[in-house]
Amino acid sequence: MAGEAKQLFDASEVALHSSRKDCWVAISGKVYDVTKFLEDHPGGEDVLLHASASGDATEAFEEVGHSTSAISMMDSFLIGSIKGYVRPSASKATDPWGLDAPPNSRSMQGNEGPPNPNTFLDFLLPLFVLGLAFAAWYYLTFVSKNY
Ligand code: HEM
Repeated sequence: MAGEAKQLFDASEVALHSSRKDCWVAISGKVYDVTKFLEDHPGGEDVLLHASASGDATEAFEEVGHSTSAISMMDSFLIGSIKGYVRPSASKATDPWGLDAPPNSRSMQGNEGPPNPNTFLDFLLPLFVLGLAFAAWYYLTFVSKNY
């Protein structure tokens, strides 16, 4: 790929390059050939291989909260773009959990099932524990003292 002009790829094409010898990742509609970066990636090569196989690494990449220096490195791996990519941010504002997303949306492309089923639980569990702690505090402070 090196030296070639930037190309347009089908979304499904990226997941076909998810081995240690040939690894592409798709982030925000851009395609990066990270084969040579696998060993040097501070997050490890397995996460990149996983992100590559999932077809769209945008969410995984953003969840990590990469530094600006990481983001500026990306240009050197850029090989092209995804055909007809539409950034799904507009629908995210009204539908944060992506429940209304059509099956061909970004999160499902080349993917079996939703990308991270744990995200919602990860958010709900601490809230639940906090609520429980508050209820216990309320009971001990106000209710049990009345007897
Ligand atoms: C071209 C794409 C990528 C580049 C250039 C890149 C670069 C980097 C760099 C420089 C770091 C060090 C920390 C920082 O500066 O933010 C890092 C950490 C990390 N990256 Fe990436 N990364 C890429 C894609 C991905 C993808 C697709 C994932 C998928 C999950 C990922 C997961 C991680 C993780 C888990 C860490 C470790 C964070 C930590 O230990 O704090 N990266 N990456």
